[in-house]
Amino acid sequence: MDFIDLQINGFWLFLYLSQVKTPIPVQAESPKGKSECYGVFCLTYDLKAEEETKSWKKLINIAVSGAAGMISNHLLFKLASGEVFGPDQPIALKLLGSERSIQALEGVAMELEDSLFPLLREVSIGIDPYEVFQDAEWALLIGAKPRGPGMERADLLDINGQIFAEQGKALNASASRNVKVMVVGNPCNTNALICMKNAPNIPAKNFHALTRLDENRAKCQLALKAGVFYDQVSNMTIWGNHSTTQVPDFLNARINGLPVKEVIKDHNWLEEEFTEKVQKRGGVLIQKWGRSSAASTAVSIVDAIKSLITPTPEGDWFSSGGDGDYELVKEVIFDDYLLSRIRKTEAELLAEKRCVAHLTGDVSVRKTKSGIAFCDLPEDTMLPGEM
Ligand SMILES: NC(=O)c1ccc[n+]([C@@H]2O[C@H](COP(=O)([O-])OP(=O)(O)OC[C@H]3O[C@@H](n4cnc5c(N)ncnc54)[C@H](O)[C@@H]3O)[C@@H](O)[C@H]2O)c1
Ligand SMILES: O=C(O)C[C@H](O)C(=O)O
Repeated sequence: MDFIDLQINGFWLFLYLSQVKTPIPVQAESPKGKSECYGVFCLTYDLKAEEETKSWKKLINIAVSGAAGMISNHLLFKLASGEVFGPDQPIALKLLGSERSIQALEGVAMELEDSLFPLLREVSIGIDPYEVFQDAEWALLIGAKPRGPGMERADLLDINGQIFAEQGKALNASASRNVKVMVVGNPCNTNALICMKNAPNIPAKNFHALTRLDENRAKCQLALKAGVFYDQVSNMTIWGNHSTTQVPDFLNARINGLPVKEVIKDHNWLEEEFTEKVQKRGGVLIQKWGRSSAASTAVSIVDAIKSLITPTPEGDWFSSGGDGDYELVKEVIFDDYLLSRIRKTEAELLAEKRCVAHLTGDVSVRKTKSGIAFCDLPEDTMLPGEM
């Protein structure tokens, strides 16, 4: 499905929704056996009883953690509208919050109720990942603790690492065997690794760290510099960590089908200004907004999911932090600049990996007396939001 198809689908979606009648509840269940279902979503419906829903696909379960947070506040409504999985795909949302956010989670469920989305068939809320991830076919792991004042990055890695170790175990125990996992909560690459290592029964290729926001940011900056619309920028890769060492690859990217360096002759701008702009975009945005990017992150999660479920346009590719075997692109080129930057971000990722060895079961790494892995992070390592 390409961009134009999506537009057409968007149009059909609008028409389609306008034709769907209120479905008939066949059984107004008490919430027994579904103790976490919410409000109107505790009613069950027979989709096949409605003429309009006969062509719908089988319901899919989508788990979202951090569901009461800023990113989810945009994402959930996109998922429920049909924008992500299509106008014939009914969905069940399984929302995971923290103990502190349970009230807010109810508020989110109320807003979903009031939005009257025809495709949204079930909403359940909870704080136990083992329950919430039951039969999940997608797990969008957004919830994480932000780095507080005076908190060392090693502490952040450990605190969030524990969340993702637990959620990995819960996915392993409860989710569909083919669940696709998208880790967004920072530091997302290392959290994805921890989650994957704690879920040995789920294929490693199903785990992704969200680098799509960086890819979108890089495309935007290249389009701006070249004076073209951003749909003309393709083959954009983000190498390495979602941090200020990330490498937006302008060597392999293309503008109007041509290598970027043939279109943008100012190579110094590419190596210095462009690269830094993308690396630090998240931090600059936080300074302006007073909070980290939420709407554009939600959009990039949608883009990342769509890229995984629809064929990539001929000749193009997309980038996702993961151990993917979807079909790795082979015709990538490297030069000294690109390799030296990739080595730096790789060193940072390997250092993060050593820091969380106690959470991934890696026994080869030195541990402190308290059992925490010895942490030797490079001094300048920072999330995009920490500059
Ligand atoms: N990878 C990326 O490109 C990218 C981009 C932007 C933000 N982020 C990261 O995404 C995360 C969420 O951002 P946000 O703006 O939505 O934050 P937020 O603070 O608005 O929301 C986070 C929510 O997660 C909840 N939470 C905390 N621990 C949890 C747990 N163990 N289980 C379930 N829920 C839990 C919190 O209660 C809160 O409601 C942050 O770590 C942020 O740094 C990543
Ligand atoms: O939350 C952050 O630290 C920033 C975020 O990862 C971003 O890139 O916008």
